Amino acid sequence: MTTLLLGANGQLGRHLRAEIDGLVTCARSDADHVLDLSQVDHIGPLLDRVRPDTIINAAAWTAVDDAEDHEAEAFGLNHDLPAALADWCRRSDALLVHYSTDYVFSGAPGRPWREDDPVAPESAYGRTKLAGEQAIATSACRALVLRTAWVYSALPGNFVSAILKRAGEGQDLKVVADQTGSPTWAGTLAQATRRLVALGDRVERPELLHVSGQGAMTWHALAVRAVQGAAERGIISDIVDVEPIASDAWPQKARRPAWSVLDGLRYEQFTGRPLPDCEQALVECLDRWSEAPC
Ligand SMILES: NC(=O)C1=CN([C@@H]2O[C@H](COP(=O)(O)OP(=O)(O)OC[C@H]3O[C@@H](n4cnc5c(N)ncnc54)[C@H](OP(=O)(O)O)[C@@H]3O)[C@@H](O)[C@H]2O)C=CC1
Ligand SMILES: Cc1cn([C@H]2C[C@H](O)[C@@H](COP(=O)(O)OP(=O)(O)O[C@H]3O[C@@H](C)C(=O)[C@@H](O)[C@H]3O)O2)c(=O)[nH]c1=O
Repeated sequence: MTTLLLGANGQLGRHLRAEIDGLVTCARSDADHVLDLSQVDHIGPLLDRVRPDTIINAAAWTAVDDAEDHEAEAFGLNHDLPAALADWCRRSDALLVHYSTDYVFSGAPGRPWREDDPVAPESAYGRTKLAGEQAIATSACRALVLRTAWVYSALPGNFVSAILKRAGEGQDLKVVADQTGSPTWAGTLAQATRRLVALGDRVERPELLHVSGQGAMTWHALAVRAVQGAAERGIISDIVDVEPIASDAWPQKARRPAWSVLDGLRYEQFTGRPLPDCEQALVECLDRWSEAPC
């Protein structure tokens, strides 16, 4: 059985490599297959050579603000790439595992979003990721589309590691307290992916599943807990102030959802196991902060 991982050097890609043995990797550099995935025409020939039974696509355009000015390039990675993968998987009876985002939702605080709740992305990033989900759904290939949210890890380039870097330099922080979501440790998502791939034979058509930390937090609450937990473990030397602010006080190009909490019940029914609570997962991430995923 051959499992091909695209985006092998990203945050999730690195956690997947630590979690799942024997992956064949594809990335822009340092991989078994080196490819710029914005060149969609090159993907079919690669897949025809590798002939994977399963493709895990962790490659994407993830720069939320930059996507506002580069929607066409973001669309290439977030729609054209999964569309091409889905087309190949349908013709080859292979399984596609793909990731989408809570940023497909918008709306007022309420209950956690279920997979079939109405979507209404507020950002270019959210629109391009939704287009990718829809391309997979219409291809009718065997696919698991995993909507996740607020993914963090000890690796650089995510909210928690950015907050702890600045806290470690002794900077006080201001963080928005009017956006609530489902923080997800990349280790949790990699583990859930391994479990789902093991159940891949059951997947006959595109299935949409929410896979995130369970429970809800604001970005501000996540920052406060991360700073406290990091100080307790000596990851940073001292606690810094984390001031709650409104979204308007943190100007950004893209609008983020005020409420994007994801309901993990369908994942639990599919696998027979609940997803971890988001507070517990943050504790596990901080406990293992110095362990590189791979
Ligand atoms: N991070 C988050 O909070 C969330 C992420 N998701 C989704 O999860 C998935 C994984 O995200 P995450 O690992 O955090 O994101 P990263 O930005 O860490 O990883 C994205 C990967 O895509 C690769 N990539 C981008 N452009 C190209 C290209 N032209 N050719 C080849 N590779 C390319 C990057 O390569 P390189 O390493 O060379 O830059 C990188 O490895 C994505 O689908 C994302 O939309 C969903 C919700 C939340
Ligand atoms: C770093 C920082 C951010 N913020 C705010 C800005 C924003 O509203 C919120 C999140 O910050 P970021 O811009 O780092 O995160 P953002 O890039 O919006 O993260 C998103 O990434 C994509 C890929 C996803 O799919 C989403 O699920 C989500 O994780 O926190 C502060 O208020 N203070 C800060 O110091």
